[in-house]
Amino acid sequence: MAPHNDSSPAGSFTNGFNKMAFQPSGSSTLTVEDLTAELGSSYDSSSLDAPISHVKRPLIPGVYVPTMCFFEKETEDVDTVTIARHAVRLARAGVTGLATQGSNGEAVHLTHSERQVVTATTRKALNDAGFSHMPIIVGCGAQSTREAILLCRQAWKAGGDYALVLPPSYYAPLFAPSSQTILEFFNAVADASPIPIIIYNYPGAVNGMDMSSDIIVQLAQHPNIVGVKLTCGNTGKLNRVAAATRKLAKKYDPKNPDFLVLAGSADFSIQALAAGGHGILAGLANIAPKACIQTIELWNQGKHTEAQEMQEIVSQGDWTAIQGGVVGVKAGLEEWAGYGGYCRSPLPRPTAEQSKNWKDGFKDLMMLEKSL
Ligand SMILES: N[C@@H](CC=O)C(=O)O
Repeated sequence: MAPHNDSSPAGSFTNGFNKMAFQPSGSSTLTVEDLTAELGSSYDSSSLDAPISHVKRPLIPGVYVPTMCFFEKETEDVDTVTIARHAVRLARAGVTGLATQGSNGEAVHLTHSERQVVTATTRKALNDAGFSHMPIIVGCGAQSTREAILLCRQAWKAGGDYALVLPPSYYAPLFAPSSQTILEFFNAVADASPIPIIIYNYPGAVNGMDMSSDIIVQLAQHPNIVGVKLTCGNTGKLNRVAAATRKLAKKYDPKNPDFLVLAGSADFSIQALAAGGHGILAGLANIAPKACIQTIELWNQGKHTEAQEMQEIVSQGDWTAIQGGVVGVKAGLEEWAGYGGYCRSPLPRPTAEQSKNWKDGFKDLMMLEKSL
């Protein structure tokens, strides 16, 4: 792979309060050896021969999909062909952006090099299919400040536009979710990251740590922190963050807000919009992107009754996704779309009965999806 053709990421983003002026520290060059080091012969680097170009891809309101990661059924090697096809399928369905290595992307099962392969594969697939404008958010949460910064840099090198960062959680009993430690963690990562940060508040994934609206609003004032994904489902918090960050903006533009507030699950899409949010970053859109988009569009067009009816189907489908987690969503994708495969070990392969139950759980949603 040739080095990417933008040697300095500074100022490569457009969102935020004075965010254009922000100068992150550090960058270096990605080589094909970086990508293949941990993959050996299982990774065909020739598919990523094109240089990765860094252009401005604004973070605008809409539907963002934390994409699943796919693996070969026999070997559990990263399946780049399916990763690329899935990305293009979602783009063609009309989503606003993708997120690699979110919770649905099994980031915790991937080596650093594999993460870069997944992001670079997604970037290349989007570019090749005519979606070079579409931003890619990359999950970069880690237990140490140092590793989170490294992941942000690697994400940028692999073609990522934004970094989705969970708070560190292993030592959570030693500090509160709104403590100085968490504040310093996010500020340090944001100071050093070549790409802007989106805060990921998902208490279920981080030892129960639930960041308050106060700390999120405080962090939102960092020039390199440009959004939040609230999987906590707390629409009151979402409302407070949306209102405060709107007021902080020098000139609020609803089509290109300085700070993007996203529901972290599709089951509260219109609730989030009613509370001043800008869209969703939600795993259910892997399986039903059009239904997720249409629900939001109906609401934005003022068709609130129709939006509410569609939301009910989406919320019911999301209940299956929430209960089955990444195993259930993958099984649903396999049953309804004919691809998906299995998660990496030690996550279990579903039994025939589980697959049938999850297929049934997604039925109304998939009927809706296929009608759109
Ligand atoms: N329910 C969430 C899980 C992670 O945030 C989602 O839909 O993405």
